[in-house]
Amino acid sequence: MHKDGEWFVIVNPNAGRRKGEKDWLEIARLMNEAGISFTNVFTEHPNHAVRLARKHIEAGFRKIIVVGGDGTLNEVVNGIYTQKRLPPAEITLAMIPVGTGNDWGRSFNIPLDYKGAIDVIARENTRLQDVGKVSYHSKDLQKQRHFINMAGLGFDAMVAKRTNKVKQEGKSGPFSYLISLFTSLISYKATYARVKVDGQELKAGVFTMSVAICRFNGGGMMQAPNAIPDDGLFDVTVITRVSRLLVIRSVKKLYDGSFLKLPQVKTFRGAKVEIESDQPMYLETDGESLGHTPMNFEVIPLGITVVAGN
Ligand SMILES: Nc1ncnc2c1ncn2[C@@H]1O[C@H](COP(=O)(O)OP(=O)(O)OP(=O)(O)O)[C@@H](O)[C@H]1O
Repeated sequence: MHKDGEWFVIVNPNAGRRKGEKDWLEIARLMNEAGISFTNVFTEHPNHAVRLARKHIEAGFRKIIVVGGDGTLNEVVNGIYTQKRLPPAEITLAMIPVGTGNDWGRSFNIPLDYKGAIDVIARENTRLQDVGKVSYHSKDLQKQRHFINMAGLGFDAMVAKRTNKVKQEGKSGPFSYLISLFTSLISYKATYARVKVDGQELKAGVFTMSVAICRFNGGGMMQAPNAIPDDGLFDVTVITRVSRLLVIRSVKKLYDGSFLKLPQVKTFRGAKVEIESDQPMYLETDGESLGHTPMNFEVIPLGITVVAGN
């Protein structure tokens, strides 16, 4: 069965403090008005979007819209990368953001209002972007995950874990990430790590680090201000051992990217990243918490086709 012109829409009812569910009828109405032909399915549990994307691509769809946040987008990318019917870059991925963070969309000018996001989809202006692939450990097993925006380790992963817990309990708000950041600071300790990026090596106490395809995470923080989504390379930002006071004083600099000028911050660019650490360093990809070090990252250049704004 070929469904070349038709979009398959994956709706996460839980995204954006249940905005996915509350706003779906309005979104569907606007899509009909814009002349977009689609079939939709709601996710029923975490990771369901991986299977939904895989199954529907194997059934003939080649265009997917995510109505959700970055976590749902990540699941769909993993569905695209585990289906067997088409090369992943032949599938078109679009987003109507209802999430709380919406960090991927910031790099591609995806409007936050539904009509604006749907107009972007109707124009179907596509771009290829790189995809990240990480191998990590979880309960003595080696696992793999793809990502589209950014991976974070150490402090960043701890903050993501706390934020996700608050979201699951239905208590999240616009400042959830910032609140988790300050509460995590009380208990978090840096870990000695060996980081290799292509031929370059850093051995240091690492407070937090990110391996980035796009620029933003944490709801608008520019953790990789110079990342270019289609250059075939990761931008790696490492913040070495820092005092709690410096972290508090530098939060504003994370939003405008100027934290890169601090002497404790090291940056690298490369296609392969290897990380080992004395204590396990935890991982998040696109905001979803996963396992821990040792870890290897590799770029899949221009591995996915996305619909971008102007
Ligand atoms: N039916 C469901 N019920 C509960 N959780 C779900 C359901 N479907 C998906 N999820 C989970 O919801 C979580 C949050 O999704 P998502 O990240 O898309 O939204 P968000 O957290 O509001 O947005 P953002 O990541 O942009 O801040 C994901 O971990 C996903 O696995």
